[in-house]
Amino acid sequence: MAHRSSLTFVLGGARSGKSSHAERLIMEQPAPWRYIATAQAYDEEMHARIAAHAARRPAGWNTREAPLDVAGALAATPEGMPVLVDCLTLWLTNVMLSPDGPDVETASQGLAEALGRPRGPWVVVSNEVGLGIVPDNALARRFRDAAGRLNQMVAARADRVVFMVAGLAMQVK
Ligand SMILES: Nc1nc2c(ncn2[C@@H]2O[C@H](COP(=O)(O)OP(=O)(O)OP(=O)(O)O)[C@@H](O)[C@H]2O)c(=O)[nH]1
Repeated sequence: MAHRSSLTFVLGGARSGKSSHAERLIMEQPAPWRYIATAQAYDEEMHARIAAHAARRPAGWNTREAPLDVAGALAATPEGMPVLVDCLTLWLTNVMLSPDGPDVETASQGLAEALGRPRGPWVVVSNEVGLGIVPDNALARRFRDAAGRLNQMVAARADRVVFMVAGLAMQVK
């Protein structure tokens, strides 16, 4: 990776290895590293997943949980600090399901702009969704479309884009 201020966008399907690839990219930089987590644990399985992630991260990471205000968490990060945001699609889910949340398009635009002004080596993870059949419920279709638009906005501003396939990284930008 290298470069002091740059945005690397890591995309992939579920269990494609994107989180660990993104962590490796950040750990090439000197610690401390900031982890901005968007996941919220609603059930036991998610609790276990999050705990496993936290246990896998070595000392040197400090975590901020930001289910909605990722832009705020980025703004609160010191200049030059390596930052990993994992992941945009869970953030989008949180925005879409939040009763008094902001309009999805406006929020996506705002976050893409914040990510487009990196103040250090920043890496952001997102899911590539929609490669399968068209979902039969309206919310899933809205989510799929919003995720595609958000991913395009972030990729346009990223210095590098990596697509993860079966644990392998393909550099697409
Ligand atoms: N709240 C919270 N969430 C975390 C923490 N560490 C990791 N996560 C979340 O865990 C999620 C990723 O976990 P997984 O579902 O196992 O990864 P995946 O994206 O399906 O699989 P890969 O493609 O292999 O990364 C991310 O959305 C993170 O936000 C933490 O300390 N706190």
